[in-house]
Amino acid sequence: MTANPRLGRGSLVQRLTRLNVGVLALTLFLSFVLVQGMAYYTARAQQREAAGAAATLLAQNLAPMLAFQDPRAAQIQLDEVAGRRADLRELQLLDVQGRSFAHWRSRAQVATLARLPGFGQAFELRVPIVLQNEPIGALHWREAQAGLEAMMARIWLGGLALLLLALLLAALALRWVQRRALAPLVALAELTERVATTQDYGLRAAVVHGDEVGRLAGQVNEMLRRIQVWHQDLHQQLQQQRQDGLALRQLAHRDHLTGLPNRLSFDIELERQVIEVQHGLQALGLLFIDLDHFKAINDQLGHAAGDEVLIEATQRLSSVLRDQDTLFRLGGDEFALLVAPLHSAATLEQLAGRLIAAVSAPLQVRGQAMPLGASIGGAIAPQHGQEAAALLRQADAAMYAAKAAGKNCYRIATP
Ligand SMILES: Nc1nc2c(ncn2[C@@H]2O[C@H](COP(=O)(O)OP(=O)(O)OP(=O)(O)O)[C@@H](O)[C@H]2O)c(=O)[nH]1
Repeated sequence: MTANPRLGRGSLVQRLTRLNVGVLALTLFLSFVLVQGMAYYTARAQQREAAGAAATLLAQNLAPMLAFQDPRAAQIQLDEVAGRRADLRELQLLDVQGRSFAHWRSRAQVATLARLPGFGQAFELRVPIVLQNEPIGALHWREAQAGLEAMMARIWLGGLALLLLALLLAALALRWVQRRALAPLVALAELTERVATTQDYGLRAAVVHGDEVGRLAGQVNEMLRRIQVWHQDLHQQLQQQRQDGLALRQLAHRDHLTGLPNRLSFDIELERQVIEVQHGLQALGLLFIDLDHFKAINDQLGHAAGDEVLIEATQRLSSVLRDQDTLFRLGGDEFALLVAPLHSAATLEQLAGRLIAAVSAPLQVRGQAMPLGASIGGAIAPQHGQEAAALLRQADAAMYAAKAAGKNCYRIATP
């Protein structure tokens, strides 16, 4: 792992730096080789030219000695020239028949460099010796390029060292330049990563310059702004839908006139409570409440007055409820009460008595005294049934028994 992930091996800065340094290295190396090659061939041509001129001069000087058959003087002349040219390897003066007249050969050790491949090269010259337009012999000249090769080797080594140093400095400079140049792009990449992980669409990129990266940052900001708006809209819509769903559920489960849980809620709750009874967790009491003489109110005072009485009856019934009692309006003038847990049958009977007393208290509807009462039928689970339907039947029958007994009273089902 690298200390700074932005400059890791896969980072754009690293890759661009490597690419630039590679191109730079190739360019510098090729230029270096080209310059070195040109310098080598120029120096070699100069050496050969100088050797040619020296050989011609020596041949002119040797002509009289050859003509007068003076090998000693010729040898002295060869030795003297050889002493002046370090790279000379062999000088040989030949007479017109090709016999050796004077000869000099270098005794210098072969240099280490000359043993390397491509090094140790030598060239040969043959200069005819002419006297009064008559060939009288020839000078054979063999010269090495040791000085030139040593100089080229030094230049190569020094040059390569300088090249490496230049490349190192260039790499550092390029890295710094690219870090600066790519900083907005790196910041942009970091921003998008942060948006992806935090889902914070309120984040914005800094637009430093008006170049391509600056324009890209501007576009990213615009996209983020739109996503933020969409996100907020979506959030609001979801919230609205959740509220609508809650309201709908409320509507579906509540009686709109009295605000009590309706028949649907009653069915669900009864099923739930009955299951607890079946598991032996509790006893359940059910009271079926039907108002007495309610139709007369409707008929005499109108439907709206009937509604008011239904609300009043709800309040009266609710006033005697305890925490474990839940009142439902089943429809019309029918109510139901679930008592869970139910501790005894006596409790259910007491509750039925209190409900009747509350409902049948004197009632004034629009200034007119109206009779109101309630007939209640009770059933207990598990004694009177362990299924919802059975329990309902029992309570219903008990309620009709109360009606039959003269109304405004309660009856509890018999097992
Ligand atoms: N105002 C009003 N009346 C309703 C509503 N729903 C049903 N009713 C009426 O309530 C009356 C109920 O009828 P019953 O229970 O037979 O009348 P009752 O006079 O109470 O008869 P008993 O139960 O025998 O005493 C009917 O006239 C229905 O039209 C309602 O939401 N509002």
